[in-house]
Amino acid sequence: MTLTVSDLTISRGGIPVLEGLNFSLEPGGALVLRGPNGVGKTTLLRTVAGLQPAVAGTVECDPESIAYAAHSDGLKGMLTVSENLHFWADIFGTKGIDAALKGFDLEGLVDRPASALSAGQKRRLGLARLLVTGRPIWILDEPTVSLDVASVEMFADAVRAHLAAGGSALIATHIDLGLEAEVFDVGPYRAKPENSTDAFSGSFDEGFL
Ligand SMILES: Nc1ncnc2c1ncn2[C@@H]1O[C@H](COP(=O)(O)OP(=O)(O)OP(=O)(O)O)[C@@H](O)[C@H]1O
Repeated sequence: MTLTVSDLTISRGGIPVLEGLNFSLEPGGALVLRGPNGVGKTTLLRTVAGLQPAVAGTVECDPESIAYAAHSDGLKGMLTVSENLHFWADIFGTKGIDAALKGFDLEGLVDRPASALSAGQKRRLGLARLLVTGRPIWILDEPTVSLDVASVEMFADAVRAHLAAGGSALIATHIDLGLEAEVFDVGPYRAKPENSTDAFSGSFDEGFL
C-alpha cells in the first residue's frame, strides 16, 4: 500500500501553513518529518490521515490502511491496560494483544487502570495500540514524548519490525530515532502570506484513530 502526496497545500484555522508538498511512502519505508515548532507538521499528518481536508492537491491512499497516533494518548482511563488494548482490537477486528503487551513492556501492568499509569507508561500503551490495529501505514505525531531512553529504543524496534513486515511509517519527531528513514524538512514549504484567508475556525483534538 503506497501513500502518495501530490502538490498538497494544507491549512490550520483557515490559514494555509504549507504548500507544494510532494512525497510518497512505499511499503517498508519510513519518512521522518522535520521542521520548527508551528511550521505545520501536525497539520500535515492530520490532513494525510483524513482528519481535515486539503486546501489543494491530493493524498492517495486507502484511509482504512492508516493508523494515526496523535499528541494525546487518547486512552480510556477507567479501563485497564488489557481492556484498552482489547477495546481497540475489537474496533479494528484483530485478535490478540500479547505482541502489543510484550513489544511495549506492559505485561506487568495488564490489570492497572490506564488512569493510574505514569506519563511514559500511558504513552507506551498508546503506541502499543498501533500493533493491534493491523494497519500497514502508521502516522505518528511526536510518538516519543514522555518516553525514557529504553522506551524510545523499544518504540524504534517496533517501527523496525513493522517496516520489515512490509508496513510503513510517517513520523513527525524532533529527535533521532536511529531508524533507516528518509528525512523531509518541510520548512522550505511554508505557505506564502498572500495565500492566507486570515479566517480562524476552531478544531477538535483527537487521541488516536
Ligand atoms: N486548532 C488550531 N486552530 C488554528 N490554528 C492552529 C490550531 N492548532 C495549531 N494552529 C496553528 O497552525 C500552525 C501549524 O501548527 P502545527 O501544530 O501543525 O505545527 P507543528 O509543526 O506540528 O508544530 P510543533 O513542532 O510545535 O508540534 C501553527 O502556526 C499553529 O499556531
